[in-house]
Amino acid sequence: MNILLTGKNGQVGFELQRALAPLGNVHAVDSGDCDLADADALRALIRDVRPSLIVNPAAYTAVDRAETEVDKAMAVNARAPGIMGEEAERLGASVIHFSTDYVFDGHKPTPYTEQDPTGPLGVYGQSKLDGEKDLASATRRHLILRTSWVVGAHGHNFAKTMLRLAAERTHLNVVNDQLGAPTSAALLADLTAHVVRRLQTDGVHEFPFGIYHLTASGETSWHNYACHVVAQGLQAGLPLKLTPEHIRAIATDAYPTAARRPQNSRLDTSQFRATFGLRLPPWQQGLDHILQQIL
Ligand SMILES: NC(=O)C1=CN([C@@H]2O[C@H](COP(=O)(O)OP(=O)(O)OC[C@H]3O[C@@H](n4cnc5c(N)ncnc54)[C@H](OP(=O)(O)O)[C@@H]3O)[C@@H](O)[C@H]2O)C=CC1
Ligand SMILES: Cc1cn([C@H]2C[C@H](O)[C@@H](COP(=O)(O)OP(=O)(O)O[C@H]3O[C@@H](C)C(=O)[C@@H](O)[C@H]3O)O2)c(=O)[nH]c1=O
Ligand SMILES: [Mg+2]
Repeated sequence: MNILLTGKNGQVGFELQRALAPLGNVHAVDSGDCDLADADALRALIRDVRPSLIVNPAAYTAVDRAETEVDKAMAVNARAPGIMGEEAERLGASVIHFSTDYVFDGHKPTPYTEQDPTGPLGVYGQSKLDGEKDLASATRRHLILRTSWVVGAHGHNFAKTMLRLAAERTHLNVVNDQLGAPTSAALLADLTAHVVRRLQTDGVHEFPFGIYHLTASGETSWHNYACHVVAQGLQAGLPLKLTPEHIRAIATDAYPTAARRPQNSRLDTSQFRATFGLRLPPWQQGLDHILQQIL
């Protein structure tokens, strides 16, 4: 199987290089090889590689900056997935794409299912939602995996930000009224590989394409997540300037940001688990594995 993998140096893309390797001939690219905002370059790449599967973890992920870099966020997150869908349709190929909890407004009191109405609060969420829709309308052979709060050993994420700030400051304020599930990039990559294997055995006529919610199990707040990371850092002997007791739990209103975030980022993963027969480990398991690697 010829697989085209985008965003090979992103958190998820980096892990996918490893996880997809046994499943086919992986042609992995980064933004230097092809700027996804350049529609002609993207079409040319796909026509050149002629993949039977496109796996697209590349995205514009700077949530606050997207509020002012609207065109760029839209080109990468909304238009590129649509083009991938069109080209895949011509080739008879399939597309595995990643999306986000930020397509929801976060007002629902319980975890979001795939059937719930979307309502993004910012440009990033809107661009990701547009990408889902453009991909899905271009080809039936799409698998969209909506995940949340991605954390990996390779790349930028909230856990690394907390370790950096804890080495510099004696106090921190972190919001405790936004809930979600930190999800490890390695877990996402491994689950994607299982799904690709299923695609290979089912074939494109039988494979259950569509949108699925996919996160680690359990839930937490950004505040509790920060405390967990700092506690692990201290246990590993890092010279931090603060302990979890110095991380103050604050409300979202007390931490103004350019983009609004959903209060409820929890995703109901029962559809994925039932369809693919896979279990999703608790968020702490993936996070602690990463912390062991970086500490
Ligand atoms: N990070 C998170 O918390 C979450 C992420 N997601 C989604 O999961 C997926 C993977 O996210 P994650 O691995 O964290 O993302 P990262 O931000 O770690 O990586 C994104 C990758 O996309 C590439 N990219 C960005 N712009 C372009 C461009 N114009 N042309 C080509 N490549 C580009 C970047 O390449 P380069 O470095 O070369 O610029 C980078 O390697 C994305 O779809 C994201 O929306 C969903 C929920 C949470
Ligand atoms: C750095 C910092 C952040 N925060 C808050 C801001 C925000 O509400 C929350 C998380 O901040 P971040 O900016 O790191 O996270 P953010 O970039 O919003 O993370 C999101 O990224 C995109 C790509 C996704 O798809 C989402 O699932 C989600 O992971 O923590 C604090 O309260 N105190 C702090 O010191
Ligand atoms: Mg961020």
